[in-house]
Amino acid sequence: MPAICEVGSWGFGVTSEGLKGLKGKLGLGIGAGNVVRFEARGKRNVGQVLALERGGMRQHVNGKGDGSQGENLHQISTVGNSTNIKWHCCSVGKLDREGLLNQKGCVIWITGLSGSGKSTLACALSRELHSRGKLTYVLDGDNVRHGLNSDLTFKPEDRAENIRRIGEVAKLFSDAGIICIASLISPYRKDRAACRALLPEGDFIEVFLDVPIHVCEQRDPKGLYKLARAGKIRGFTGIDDAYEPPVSCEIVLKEEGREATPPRELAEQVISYLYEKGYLHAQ
Ligand SMILES: Nc1ncnc2c1ncn2[C@@H]1O[C@H](COP(=O)(O)OS(=O)(=O)O)[C@@H](OP(=O)(O)O)[C@H]1O
Ligand SMILES: Nc1ncnc2c1ncn2[C@@H]1O[C@H](COP(=O)(O)OP(=O)(O)O)[C@@H](O)[C@H]1O
Repeated sequence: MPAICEVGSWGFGVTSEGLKGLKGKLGLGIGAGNVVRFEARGKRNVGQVLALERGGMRQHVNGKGDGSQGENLHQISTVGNSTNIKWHCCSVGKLDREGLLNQKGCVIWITGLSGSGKSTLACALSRELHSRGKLTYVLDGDNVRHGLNSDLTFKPEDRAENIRRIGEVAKLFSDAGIICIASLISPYRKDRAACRALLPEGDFIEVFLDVPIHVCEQRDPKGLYKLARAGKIRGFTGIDDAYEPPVSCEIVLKEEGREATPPRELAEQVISYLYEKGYLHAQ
């Protein structure tokens, strides 16, 4: 599938399959005998096709994971343990919602040790973006474990499930056009990678709060490190359970020297990134 087409009131697009005459930013086009519905993102007249639907198939051009075969929108299918299910399409799409909000939906995934400042940064970021008129929602690991994930423990397989569910919820928020801020330890690389793979390229912004464990332990606002050191909490991240730092991620906020960087300044670094990458405006 090609990635580029022109869009306009009557745009023009050519795909490897000869599809032509794509209409509108999000609309119907006719090409090679097929009716095509497409979502495109880009500058005024040249857009990148995000998804094409034709003949009941949705193909994500830019997304990961489900691009090659496409999702059959009309056929009954099986996904995981869900049998006989069928995707239902809605004429109001992500781009429409982003247009209303004048921003682009994405996921800011804050990872780090307990006490590294994830929740503080998430809230500071939400506050700063809110004051700029941007709609955010914070998914905090601790908070989500009070409800949706209250059935899960801190065993590795439960942490994986915790992260998977939050990744899926974050994907929905992002699709809603919201800047979703997920702050959870998410200690294992493969779980974070799986959440990244749920989203189109660029929309998963991993932020590593790189704070040494001795600093986190000194802070210990909930007294959990003390309990873990005393053997009263088993499998505590950084003590007797692994934390796998990102090998490469979008943003590293490193705690260096004696003076900690104020949360607001850390939030501004993330906002600069969002601004540069165009997430603070719609198309
Ligand atoms: N064993 C163990 N290890 C780590 N953390 C523990 C543990 N038991 C309870 N807590 C508290 O739970 C908070 C982390 O929850 P998360 O959902 O972010 O963790 S994870 O992503 O599933 O690993 C974490 O909150 P934060 O300090 O905000 O990170 C702790 O308060
Ligand atoms: N940038 C920062 N500089 C100094 N102290 C911080 C900073 N961010 C958070 N803290 C403090 O560190 C402690 C842990 O912060 P918190 O946001 O709860 O971390 P986490 O969510 O990663 O467990 C709190 O007492 C908080 O006030």
